[in-house]
Amino acid sequence: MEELPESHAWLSLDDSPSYGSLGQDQVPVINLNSPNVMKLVGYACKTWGVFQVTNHGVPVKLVEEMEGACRKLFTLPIQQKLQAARAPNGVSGYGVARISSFFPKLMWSEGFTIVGSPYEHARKLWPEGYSSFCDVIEEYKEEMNKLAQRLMSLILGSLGVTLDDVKWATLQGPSPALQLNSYPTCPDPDRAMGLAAHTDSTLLTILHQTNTSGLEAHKEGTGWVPIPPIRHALVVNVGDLLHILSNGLYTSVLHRAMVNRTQHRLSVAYLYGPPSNIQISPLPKLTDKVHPPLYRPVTWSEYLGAKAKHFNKALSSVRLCAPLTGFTNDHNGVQVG
Ligand SMILES: O=C(O)CCC(=O)C(=O)O
Ligand SMILES: [Fe+2]
Repeated sequence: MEELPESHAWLSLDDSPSYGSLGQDQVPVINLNSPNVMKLVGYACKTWGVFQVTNHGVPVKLVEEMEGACRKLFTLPIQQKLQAARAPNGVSGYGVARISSFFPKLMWSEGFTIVGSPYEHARKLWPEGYSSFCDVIEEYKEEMNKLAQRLMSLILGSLGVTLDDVKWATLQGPSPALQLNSYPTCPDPDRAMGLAAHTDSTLLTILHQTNTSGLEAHKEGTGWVPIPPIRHALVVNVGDLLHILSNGLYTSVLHRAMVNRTQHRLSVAYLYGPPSNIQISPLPKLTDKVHPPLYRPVTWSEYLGAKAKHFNKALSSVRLCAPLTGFTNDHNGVQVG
């Protein structure tokens, strides 16, 4: 394709993307073997809502296999990928970004969502050879779950809370989701959008990106800041449920993915949330008379329903009251798209 179709043109030619940071304000990179790792994680969650982790313990080979599986899927012919299309009211399968319905323009990307077993959809993509794909997915989810639990215990620790205070944090969650994203090369990347600005409806998201830039985080007072790929590092996003759990102390980060002219970019997001019967509400240890709970209790699926209806205003839809002190960022003022 030589020209960007109007259906995918988000910006006019003279709108230039705004980068707040000229290199000084960088998303933190945290070595998980650092002696003061808990403090570093807490600071990153509070000021950015996103950070990269190194020495995370997930085998490099497995991440490479996951990337290979993802590439194998997205380079299939479109007719074959459509065999595994997401059902109209379904969650799993191949299709456009699920947030597409909130925007007048189409995004320059395709996705594959896996909730529970990937078997049904993988079988449609590769009637004979689905098992190697399924095996990598299962192994990757297991490793991600271990890392997510480790990160949760660091994050809770940084809030002065122990795993004993939050019993569900060590339970096996419901089947967490994997979101595979593909951003093909684009003839006019300055006017296109790979994945529009959003926050994740998770506790945490752990993201692997291929060696191509595109991911950006929004920071209050700074603007959009690129998150450059770092070899063997993973990106960790604070999601909306962690924002609620921390009574607004930790920010769910607004992020987006941009595209480019020459390199096909891929990403794999592990979406981690609480067990399905658990109601998430501000941790009692973090609330008092001066800091009343800012949000009402919600389960993960209830919150996903609010997100599907209100998108970037979902947090305000479960908000109880305005903070008496301080500032809580729930992105109501940020223009998306
Ligand atoms: O592709 C990326 O870097 C971002 C993906 C993302 O934000 C998501 O899947 O929720
Ligand atoms: Fe995301």
